[in-house]
Amino acid sequence: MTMSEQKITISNGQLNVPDHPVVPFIEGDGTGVDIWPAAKTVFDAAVEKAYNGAKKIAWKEVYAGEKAFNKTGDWLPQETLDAFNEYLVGIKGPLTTPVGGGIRSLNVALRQKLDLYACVRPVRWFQGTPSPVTEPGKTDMVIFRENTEDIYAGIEFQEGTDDAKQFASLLQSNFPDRFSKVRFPQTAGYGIKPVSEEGTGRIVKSAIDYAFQQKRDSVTLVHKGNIMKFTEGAFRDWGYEVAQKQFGATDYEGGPWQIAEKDGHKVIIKDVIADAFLQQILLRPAEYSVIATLNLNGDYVSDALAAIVGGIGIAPGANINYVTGNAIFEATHGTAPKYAGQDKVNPGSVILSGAMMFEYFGWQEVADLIYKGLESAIASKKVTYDFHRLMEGATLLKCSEFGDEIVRNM
Ligand SMILES: NC(=O)C1=CN([C@@H]2O[C@H](COP(=O)(O)OP(=O)(O)OC[C@H]3O[C@@H](n4cnc5c(N)ncnc54)[C@H](OP(=O)(O)O)[C@@H]3O)[C@@H](O)[C@H]2O)C=CC1
Ligand SMILES: O=C(O)CCC(=O)C(=O)O
Ligand SMILES: [Mg+2]
Repeated sequence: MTMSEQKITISNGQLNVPDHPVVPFIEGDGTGVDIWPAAKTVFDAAVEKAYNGAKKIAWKEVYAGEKAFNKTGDWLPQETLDAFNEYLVGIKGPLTTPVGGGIRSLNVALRQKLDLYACVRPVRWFQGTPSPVTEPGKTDMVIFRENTEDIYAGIEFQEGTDDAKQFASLLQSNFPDRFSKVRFPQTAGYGIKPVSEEGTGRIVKSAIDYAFQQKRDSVTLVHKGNIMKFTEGAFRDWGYEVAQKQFGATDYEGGPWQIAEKDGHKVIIKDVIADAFLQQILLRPAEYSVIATLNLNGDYVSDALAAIVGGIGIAPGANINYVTGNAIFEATHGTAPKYAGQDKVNPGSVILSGAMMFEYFGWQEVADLIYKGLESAIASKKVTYDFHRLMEGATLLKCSEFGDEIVRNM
């Protein structure tokens, strides 16, 4: 770290961002090699344009995934976790998770190890973006996905192993009635879904805080509580309790919906069952604004909503702990391996994740330049393959060229 490069810190809940903050980044597997350089070009150009050299990011590469494994033999080196702790805020490209066996998700591990409990994914439509629905502008939601619990905790027992047998016999001897409901106990794999009052409380609080800060009119708790009563159902009940106890909410139209008011702004807290929600986001999206939901629902809902406003090529996100200030910004999509190294995919998701990071810093000017550049590039129909295949008369750009086009339009 040179003299002028400094660490981001937090005091009394307030982030202190110096003019030359050190920001750790993970390039990412697969298309990470394409989207990260394009995004970095946009970030540096936007900061330079906004502050004329008075502010500048000191990027610090840290390793995870294949690049880390090839260098160190470790998929997620302790050094990387230490850097995110030390410098507080970072950004990452996607990391591969094999299906069925092999390593568990490094993306999930980063969120859990750093306790980045809020996965925040805004979903809005940019003018001119191709969409499968007739009025994509009606979709304007921000997902608050619980990021540390649920089936994602990774407590699983593989079919046929001694562990699975031991777990099944533990269930059988302690909870015979419930065990008798397992249809094929000898050939089943088992998974555990922890959902706590604390975990629910902090994500729902973050969502309601956000709704008040951003003058949003509702927070919807999305759950499957009719079937999973003591996990997803409890999420709904604890969510309403948070609204009542922490925000002074009262029954709305006889309950269970709640209404809270602060400084003259009203927020309705409501709930919907997850399957019904997935049809309503297509039919009545304008009725939803801030969404608070569990980990797995949030994963599904993120990609479904992203598709409505143009696809996961422009779906940004952040993983945040609002208490420690720790945050890692990342795209909603994955490594898209079939396109890796082709300079082809849309770098928009990681670029917009960066814009969210600059907003988190309080560098709104930088974020605004990025939004302007991206919107103008799309409006002039100079786009990557994902938009190009859905747009009439568009010019096809490579990943890097789309980044350059954003810079030209800032
Ligand atoms: N946070 C993370 O790091 C995440 C990691 N993953 C991991 O990524 C790997 C691949 O997962 P997969 O299920 O294929 O999902 P991906 O999100 O990687 O890709 C699915 C499809 O989405 C489209 N897509 C993805 N990225 C872009 C982009 N930048 N621009 C335009 N379109 C894009 C492509 O659609 P099309 O084929 O139509 O062109 C692609 O085939 C897995 O190992 C998974 O675990 C997944 C999600 C998040
Ligand atoms: O970690 C992974 O590989 C997938 C995670 C994911 O799909 C997500 O966070 O949206
Ligand atoms: Mg996902």
